Amino acid sequence: MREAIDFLRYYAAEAERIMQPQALPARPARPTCCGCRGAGRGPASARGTSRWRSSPAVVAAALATGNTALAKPAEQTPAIAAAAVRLLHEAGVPADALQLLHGPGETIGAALVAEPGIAGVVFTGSTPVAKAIQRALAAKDGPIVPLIAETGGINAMLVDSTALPEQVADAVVQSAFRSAGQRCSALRLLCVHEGIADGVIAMVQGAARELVTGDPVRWQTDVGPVIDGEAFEALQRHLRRLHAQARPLLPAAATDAGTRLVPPQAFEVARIEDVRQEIFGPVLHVVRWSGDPRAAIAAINRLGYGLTLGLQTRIDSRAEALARDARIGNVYVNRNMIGAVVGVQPFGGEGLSGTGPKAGGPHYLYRFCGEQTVTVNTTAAGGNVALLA
Ligand SMILES: NC(=O)c1ccc[n+]([C@@H]2O[C@H](COP(=O)([O-])OP(=O)(O)OC[C@H]3O[C@@H](n4cnc5c(N)ncnc54)[C@H](O)[C@@H]3O)[C@@H](O)[C@H]2O)c1
Ligand SMILES: N[C@@H](CCC=O)C(=O)O
Repeated sequence: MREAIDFLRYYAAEAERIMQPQALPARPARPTCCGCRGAGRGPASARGTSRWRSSPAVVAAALATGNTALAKPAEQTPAIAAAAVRLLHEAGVPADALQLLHGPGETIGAALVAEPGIAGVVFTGSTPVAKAIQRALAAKDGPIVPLIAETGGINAMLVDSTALPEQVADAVVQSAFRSAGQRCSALRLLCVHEGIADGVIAMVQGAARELVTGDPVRWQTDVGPVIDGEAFEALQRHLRRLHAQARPLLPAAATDAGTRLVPPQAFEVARIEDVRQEIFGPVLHVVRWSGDPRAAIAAINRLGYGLTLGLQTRIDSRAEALARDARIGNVYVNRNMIGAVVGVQPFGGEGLSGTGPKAGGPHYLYRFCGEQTVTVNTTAAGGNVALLA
């Protein structure tokens, strides 16, 4: 809720800032003028999971820049989306400037994307669906429609031998298991230097065992259920595969589909390359590394995703060099790697993780705008140009 309010306030202020016409230096005398205006009808917000990200954020960005918006929330969270849109209408957003459409992505979402009048699409969800939308837009006749895709990641944390193990364990448990791992930013791959690996793994195991998995209405609960039966079944399939291929580091999860509870799980794998896809739940892969940390970052880059990265080191120059090498949108040093704050940690990835621009950052709203440059030939009127200066 706080994040949703932050987004509304931030984009309202940003729209005021960026949508002012700017005079640019020009010859002979009268400046060229450049300004932004809303791109038009849409964007359609084919929202993905509302498990964490606040749906009103995208809608606010579209409306603040003078667009109308059609919002399609995730199938799993229709009520919160309806409540958010109701609040926006009550606050004065005209009904015909913002409409909510519920329904499956394959029908309603796909139809929205294919709609001829849509000026832009903002999508939050998985990489494969983002690719499908990109292909659908490319196949459409008419104007070239921009896409903002905010997708997932195989988010890694690189821990060197100077790191503080207690701090690492705390950051790992928060980043991998809070929100039951259902954040795009969540830690999926812990890369720990072999010199301290045994100690760090033991500490993470101890801390993870203390987490209480259960009903979120109970204050003791640390890890709630996953969002639906489909997500639960997909996680069970991943866990069966990991039990066959990797070394389990935590007690096996119960498989009661009724509760949809998946306690924290961790598996040791041999190589960074062994982790091939995002698992959207409380499942951590652990790998030991040695040698040049820049080689480890290069291997992480080769996974193709680029959303979040954690670095744990007490060598500042190393943290700076590794952050520079990483082709990753959000880098966190010696802390957890979730919970980006609007206006403070603009959020979003590159590569398979998204198209940019970064949500909650100073460049986001430009993507919702058409920019127009007006150049006037002042000599056409005749007279002395110098007098117009
Ligand atoms: N980068 C971010 O900011 C961010 C934030 C939250 C979640 N995510 C990512 O979202 C994913 C989990 O969410 P999910 O399971 O809801 O993702 P998903 O891709 O399965 O679904 C996302 C949305 O796409 C719609 N959809 C499905 N097919 C469509 C089509 N052909 N055309 C148009 N819309 C279609 C669905 O109805 C849903 O609303 C994870 O990969 C996670 O990392 C990213
Ligand atoms: N911006 C959020 C994640 C959004 C995706 O689920 C974070 O930084 O944790």
